[in-house]
Amino acid sequence: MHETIDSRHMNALDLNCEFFGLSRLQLMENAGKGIAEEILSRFNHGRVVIFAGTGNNGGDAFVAARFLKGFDVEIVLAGDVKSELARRNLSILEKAGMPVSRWGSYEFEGGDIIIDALLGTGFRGKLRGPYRAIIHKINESDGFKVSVDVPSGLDADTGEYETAVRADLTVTFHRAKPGLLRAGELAGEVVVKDIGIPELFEKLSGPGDFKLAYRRFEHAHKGMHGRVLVVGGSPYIGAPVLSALAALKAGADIVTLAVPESIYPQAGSFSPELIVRSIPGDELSTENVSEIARLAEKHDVVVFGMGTVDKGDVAEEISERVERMVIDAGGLSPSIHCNAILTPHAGEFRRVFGKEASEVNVIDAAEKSGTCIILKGKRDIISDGERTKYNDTGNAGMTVGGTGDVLAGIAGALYAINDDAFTAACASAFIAGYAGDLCFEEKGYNFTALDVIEKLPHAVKKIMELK
Ligand SMILES: NC(=O)C1=CN([C@@H]2O[C@H](COP(=O)(O)OP(=O)(O)OC[C@H]3O[C@@H](n4cnc5c(N)ncnc54)[C@H](O)[C@@H]3O)[C@@H](O)[C@H]2O)[C@@H](O)CC1
Ligand SMILES: [K+]
Repeated sequence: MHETIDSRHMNALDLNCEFFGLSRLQLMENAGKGIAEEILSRFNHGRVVIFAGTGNNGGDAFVAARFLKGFDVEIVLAGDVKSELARRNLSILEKAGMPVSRWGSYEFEGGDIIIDALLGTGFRGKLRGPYRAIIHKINESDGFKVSVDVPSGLDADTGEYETAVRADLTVTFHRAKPGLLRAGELAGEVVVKDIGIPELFEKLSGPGDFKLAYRRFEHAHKGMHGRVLVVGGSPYIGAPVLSALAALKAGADIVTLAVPESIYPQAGSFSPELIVRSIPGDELSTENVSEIARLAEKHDVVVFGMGTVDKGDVAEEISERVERMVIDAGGLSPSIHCNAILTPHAGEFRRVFGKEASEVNVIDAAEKSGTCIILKGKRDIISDGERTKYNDTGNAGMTVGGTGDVLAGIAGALYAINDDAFTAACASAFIAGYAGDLCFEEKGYNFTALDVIEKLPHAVKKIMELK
């Protein structure tokens, strides 16, 4: 059975590749060469007709055309090519004198090999324009039909289709698409081509992971972008305040900060943007759990523990009463009963789980505790026991106090709008480090946790603008 990747995760991976320096143009080149290799291993001459759509699926076939030496190749376009990368490859073919025509003014007389590069993973909804007619023509002809990535008309994720190319061979890239496995005979023989994405890239968090987790609704009402309750403090005051501010700047609509009454006056005076609640007592205790659980009802997630010492028992009890938590610092505990993201650094990991902070131990601890763990370090390790990723953003300036509190707040904001803790955790680690990298660009190593918080909106904007 093929391992699969759906179109959202493929797009995320492709954005990450670009971020790590492996350009889409390189991936397209490898994809196109891969198609040609499969054809060359089966045929050595003949007439090839390429039917190309307007996106990158067509672009892959334009590359393939350059490698089909000894064949008569002609290209038929379904419409104006919109993808810049595909246009670039098409103009090379024009320059090289290959015949290019437009569907509508083209008389299809069949071919020995037909390359179906009309629609790939970008196909959505019902077929529009000339596609249905072209697909019927392809299916009526006798040539050997090669579909690029997926048979055009087939939904790459669900495998559903009304009208789709009946392929003899489908050449797909990096991994099979889930729809191919559900398409049965429609896809013909399925060959997965390596397009040169290093294995590590699949495990590294990048902008694609952030885009999977972050969302803004156009017609939003207050609260839709997340309601976060931050509970912490005493003896330390600044830590929970940093988490709360970070949650706001990471996009949460509503952030409530709850602290023991002993530090309430100071915590409350930090920022007019925060709603601050006072909890009875000098320090958080299990006696506060009912009140915290009651406050939590109006929030999507509780971020707990920053600025506290040895409050694992309080975290445990809260976790019996709420659905989602992010737990840091003094709140960390191995027995948490709700869905949670734990954010220890190496020392905290050793203290809480009694083991060295290594990748296998993080995976094991996540699995046994049923939580998602972000082990903070030069390379963050993120695992929910089943999936594991790394994050390399961030720099030596982030060793300054408070950046851990910032991460916890960001994780709260992103976990508030994502059901999947792992998706939220990978995105949080990435954007926290990326904001730190923007600080470094501007100020060198001597920046503070507040600087990182200030940079968060810019970091989010820059990443969301990446295409
Ligand atoms: N994501 C990646 O990492 C890679 C993608 N590659 C190729 O890129 C393809 C995806 O490219 P794109 O995202 O440009 O998408 P496609 O090329 O699959 O299709 C997008 C085009 O089709 C049009 N379209 C979408 N739905 C339609 C409908 N119902 N009726 C009519 N037209 C419709 C869109 O307006 C757009 O112009 C993949 O299938 C693969 O072939 C490869 O180059 C290798 C790397
Ligand atoms: K296709």
